[in-house]
Amino acid sequence: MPENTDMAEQQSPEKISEGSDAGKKQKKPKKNKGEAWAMEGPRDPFKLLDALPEEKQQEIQRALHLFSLGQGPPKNLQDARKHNFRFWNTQPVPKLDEEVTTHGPIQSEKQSVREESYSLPEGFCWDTLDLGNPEQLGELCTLLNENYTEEDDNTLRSHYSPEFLLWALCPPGWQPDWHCGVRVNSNRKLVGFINAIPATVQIYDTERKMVEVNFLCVHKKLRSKRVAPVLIREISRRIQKQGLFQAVYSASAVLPSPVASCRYWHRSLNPRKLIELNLSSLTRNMTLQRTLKLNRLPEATKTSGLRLMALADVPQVQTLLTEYLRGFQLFPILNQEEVQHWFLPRDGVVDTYVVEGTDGTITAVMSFYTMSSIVLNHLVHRRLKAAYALYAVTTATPVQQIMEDILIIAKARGFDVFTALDVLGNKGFLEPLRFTEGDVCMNYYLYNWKCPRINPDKVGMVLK
Ligand SMILES: CCCCCCCCCCCCCC(=O)SCCNC(=O)CCNC(=O)[C@H](O)C(C)(C)COP(=O)(O)OP(=O)(O)OC[C@H]1O[C@@H](n2cnc3c(N)ncnc32)[C@H](O)[C@@H]1OP(=O)(O)O
Repeated sequence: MPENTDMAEQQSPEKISEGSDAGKKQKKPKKNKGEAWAMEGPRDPFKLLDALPEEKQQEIQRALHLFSLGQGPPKNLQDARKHNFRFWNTQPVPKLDEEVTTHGPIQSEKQSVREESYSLPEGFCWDTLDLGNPEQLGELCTLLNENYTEEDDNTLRSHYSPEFLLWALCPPGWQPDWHCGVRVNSNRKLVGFINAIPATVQIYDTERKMVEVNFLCVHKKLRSKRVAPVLIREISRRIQKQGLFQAVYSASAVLPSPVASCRYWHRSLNPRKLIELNLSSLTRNMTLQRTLKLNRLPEATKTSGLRLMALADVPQVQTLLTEYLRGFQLFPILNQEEVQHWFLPRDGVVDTYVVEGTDGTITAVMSFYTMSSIVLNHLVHRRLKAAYALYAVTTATPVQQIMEDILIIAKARGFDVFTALDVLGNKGFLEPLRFTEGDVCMNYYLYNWKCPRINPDKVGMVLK
C-alpha cells in the first residue's frame, strides 16, 4: 500500500480519540475516554440491569439497542450510496456502482510496505494473540461473545467456543502475526481484534494466493472511534509484509464494493422453539400444528452409504471438491492438508458426511459447521444451536435427497435450525426442502482486485 494513501486516513492518536466526543468540551483533556472506562473495569450493562424487574430490563435493553442501531455502516445499497466512506474511499477497492469489466489488481503490488505498526489511540496497544495459550484464547472468546454478533432485536448472542476459534483461525499455514489484537495499556484488557488466514482462491481464470479476513471486532464501548480502519490497515500491512496483496472477506454491511451479494436461507428443525423465540413467525392461515406438520422430516435417512467422514476419505473428498468447484467463478483451491483441517469432523465445530458406494468410492460430501447462540431475555430457552452449510457435492445421489438426510441427522443431533447461503448449487435444494429466505445479506468482497460481479449461484466459496 503506498504511504501517501495510508496517510490520507491515518489519523493522529488525538484525532482518533476525538471521534466520539466531537464538539464536547472536556475539562481534563489528558484522560482518554476509552482508557477511563477501561480503568474502572467493564461496566456490563446486562449486570447493571439485573436488579430491575424483568419487564423493565427488556424495555431498557430494547431502547439501548435501538439507540445503537443507527450508528453502524450501511446495510443496504440505497444507504450506502448516501454514505461518505471516509476510510473505504482511500482503499484499493472498486467504487460503489462502478461497472467493472476488467480483471486484475487495482493497486501496484510492487510498493514498499511500511515497517512500523499504525498508531492506535492513546492508552491502547497492539498485541499479537497466542491462541495456543488457553488464557489468551479465552480472552478472545470473551471479546467475540460479548461484542461480535447480536441480532438486531437483541434476542441472541453468538457463542464462540475455544475449539471453534482454533478451527477457524489456525488452518494450515496460519501466521501468528495475523491474530492481531488491541489491548488497553493500563489493564491489558482485549478490546479489538482482526484476523487473516492464508487461502488460495480462484477468481474467474486467475488463481491467487491471498488471505481471508474475518473476526474484525471492536469492543462495544470503543465503537465509532475509527479503531476499525486502524485494525484493517494494520492487518493489511502485516499481510503485505508476507508478500500477499489480495484478500477475500464478507460482511452484512454494504461497503465499496461487493463482488457478490448473497442471502441466507433458514430451515426450521425445531419450529416450536423458533416461534417461541420469535425467530420465525406463523404465516397467514397457519396454525402452530400445521407449521409443525409442514416442517416434519422423515424419521430415517434414505441414502445408503451415508456416514461421517474419516481421515482416510481426505484424498477422495479433495478430488470430488476440486472438480466440483471448478464450475464456479470464485472458489477456494484446497490441498489435502486443508481439506483435512476444514472438513474432518470436530465435535461441536464441524461435521462432514460422505456417501460411500459399494466399491468404496466416495460419491458425495456434505459439510456444515456449528454456531451456538445464547438466548437473551427468555424465560424458557437458553441456547440456540444452528448448523451452517459449507459445501455439498454429489455425483450420484440427487443433492435434495442428501440434504434431506443431513437435515434429519442435524435435527436428531439437537440443531434447531439449518442455515445455508444461496451460493454453490444450493438453490437446487433450498425451496424444495422448505428453507425460507432470511433478511440478512452476505456481501462478498475482494481487496485490491477488480472483476465483474458474480451471481450467488456462481460463488463457490463459504466464509466462516
Ligand atoms: C492485502 C491484505 C488486505 C487485508 C485487508 C482486507 C480488508 C478487510 C476488511 C475487513 C473485513 C472484516 C470482515 C468481518 O469480520 S465482518 C464482521 C464485522 N464485525 C462485526 O460486525 C462485529 C460487531 N461490530 C464491530 O465490532 C464494529 O462495529 C466494527 C469493528 C465492525 C466496526 O467498528 P466501529 O463500528 O467502531 O466503526 P469505526 O468507527 O471503528 O470504523 C468505521 C469504519 O469502518 C467501516 N466498517 C464498519 N464495519 C465494517 C466491516 N464489517 N467491514 C469493513 N469495514 C467496516 C465503516 O464503513 C467505516 O468506514 P467508512 O464508512 O468511513 O469508510
